[in-house]
Amino acid sequence: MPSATIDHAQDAIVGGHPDSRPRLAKPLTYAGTLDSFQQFDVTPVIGREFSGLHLRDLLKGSDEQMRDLALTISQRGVVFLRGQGDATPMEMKDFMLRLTEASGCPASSDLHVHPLTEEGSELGDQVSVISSAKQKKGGGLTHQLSDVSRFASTGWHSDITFEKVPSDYAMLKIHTLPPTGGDTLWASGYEIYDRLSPPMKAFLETLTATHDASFFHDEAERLGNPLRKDKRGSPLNQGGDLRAVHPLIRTNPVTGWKSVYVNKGFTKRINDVTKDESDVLLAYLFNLVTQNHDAQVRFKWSAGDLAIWDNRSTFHCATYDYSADRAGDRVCSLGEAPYLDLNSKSRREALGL
Ligand SMILES: O=C(O)CCC(=O)C(=O)O
Ligand SMILES: [Fe+2]
Repeated sequence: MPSATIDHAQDAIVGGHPDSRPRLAKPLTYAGTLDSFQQFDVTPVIGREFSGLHLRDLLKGSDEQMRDLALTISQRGVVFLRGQGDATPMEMKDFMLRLTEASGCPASSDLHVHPLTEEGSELGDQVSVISSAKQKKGGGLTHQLSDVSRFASTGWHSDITFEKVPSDYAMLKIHTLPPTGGDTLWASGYEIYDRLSPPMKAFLETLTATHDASFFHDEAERLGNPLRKDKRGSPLNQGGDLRAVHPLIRTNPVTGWKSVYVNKGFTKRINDVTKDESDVLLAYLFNLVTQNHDAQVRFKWSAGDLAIWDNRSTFHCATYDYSADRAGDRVCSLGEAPYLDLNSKSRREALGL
């Protein structure tokens, strides 16, 4: 597949696609509409938990409030809303459309339809059911049926980065839980970028990587449902080629901050370097995510809790340490085709840390 070396001399914006540009002229600024809600930062680097903030009220609220929430999610990486047991999958979809719209997604971006979603599925094409019953059938990112690593950290990923237009935000609500276990972890891509030395940052900014989910073809065959080749939320996400080339460092248009954009789940190759160089660099970058628990947050769910995260600047990993049922619903919106603005800043730089 074609790989595009980034030419620094050409332009400050590299990557992206003319049909999938963010509609924000500059990063969002916070208007203060969430200040009255109880909230705390779960770690210094990532995560904010709110209480008393309800999806249904947010849906009735102003666009300004929706923008403030989008900015908070994008800055903190992931936001947790406890006690959303009454939120329906339809409300989750409506909410995600409002959120992605408020944060300036391209007009061509809609909610994602996962390539493995069965046509005519109960909750509609745009809701993915996350369940331990499904997981027991094997497959997925942890490839339980094949002879691969059994490290719990094998599952670290960002959602659907194999799409030409991947996700900006995702929402997961867990409604069924084992008595203990089943926590989810998130890690900050901004912080991983900030852990690199200046020469390494500069080098990685010249590179692109190939993200590949071709293994979903085998999966579709094994599960007996045809792979979804129709439009998966963007005219650029169609057909059976589940591969995409993205800049290795991307700018989040909502915050204006740079993030490392390779993940253990889908990124197979750094382009234009040798395979050995690619393997070493990818292993190093994945290790930065899995070995630095001070760049991570671990969330212990109660039934009805909901998480919303920014897939452009975070990674996440489920924990399979339970045997009782665990299930929930996930909705994923599409943002812009990833790009790097060479003039954008790192999170620590922007916050003066
Ligand atoms: O089940 C979980 O904890 C996370 C599942 C996941 O990767 C997702 O919802 O995108
Ligand atoms: Fe995921």
